[in-house]
Amino acid sequence: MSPDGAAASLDVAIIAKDHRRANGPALRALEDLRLTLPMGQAGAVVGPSGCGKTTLLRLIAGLDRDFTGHVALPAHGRLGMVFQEPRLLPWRSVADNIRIAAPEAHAEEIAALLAELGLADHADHFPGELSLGLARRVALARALAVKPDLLLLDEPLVSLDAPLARELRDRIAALIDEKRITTLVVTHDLPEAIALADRIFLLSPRPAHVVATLDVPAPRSRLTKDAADELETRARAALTAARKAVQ
Ligand SMILES: Nc1ncnc2c1ncn2[C@@H]1O[C@H](COP(=O)(O)OP(=O)(O)OP(=O)(O)O)[C@@H](O)[C@H]1O
Repeated sequence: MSPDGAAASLDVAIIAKDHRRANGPALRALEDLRLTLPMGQAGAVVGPSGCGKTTLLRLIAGLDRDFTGHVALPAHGRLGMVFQEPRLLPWRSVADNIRIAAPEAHAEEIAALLAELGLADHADHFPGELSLGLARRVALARALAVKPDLLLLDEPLVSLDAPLARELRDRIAALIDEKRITTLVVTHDLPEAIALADRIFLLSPRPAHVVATLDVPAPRSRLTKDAADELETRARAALTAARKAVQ
């Protein structure tokens, strides 16, 4: 089924998603998975490895329409997506990669985005000259340049070393807060989810469904360490209970 049109929130109700395989029976990735994210909020999807997080993002993005259920995108449904691999055009400069993806964006807007993401000195560089961390930022700038109604981020900090991951996490949090873009980020890392999201969706092992939804007390940027620790403890308990339930 295809994603439906405009709504005041991201509404997802996946009845079932099976991956068909050449050899052997189909593999059920998602079952009865429901989540709602109000417009302008940031949500994080957290779940065990292989539970179906990327599958879920691909359904929401409309990249895979082979499922039963329904997805309603916020506002006009314009999407920005950042994959785990930055997927930049290697023969184009950083600035061109963004211009090609967002031909309607003004030069000043692109320059401002590059500056906000600490990329001002890299506009004329080519993807092969960038570290993974810089390439991720370019992919993020490219996704933001289209002025998305929904920003989807698949493990934006994975494979970055800790200081770089923290820096990019803080930049993403600042951009989400400033632009109030409805954002859904997939991560396996609870502290990352707590730092980025207003609402956290905890998934069961495969076939994934939402076992608990936690709201991060607002404003997220002023969350005390104690409050963050308490949320993390609750989330870990819910994830452990979900794992034990299928053992
Ligand atoms: N195209 C496909 N064909 C067959 N099986 C698939 C396909 N894509 C994913 N799967 C399987 O579906 C399950 C969910 O995969 P998915 O990548 O969505 O999980 P994930 O939670 O994002 O994993 P990770 O945490 O490792 O990134 C896995 O068992 C995976 O092997």
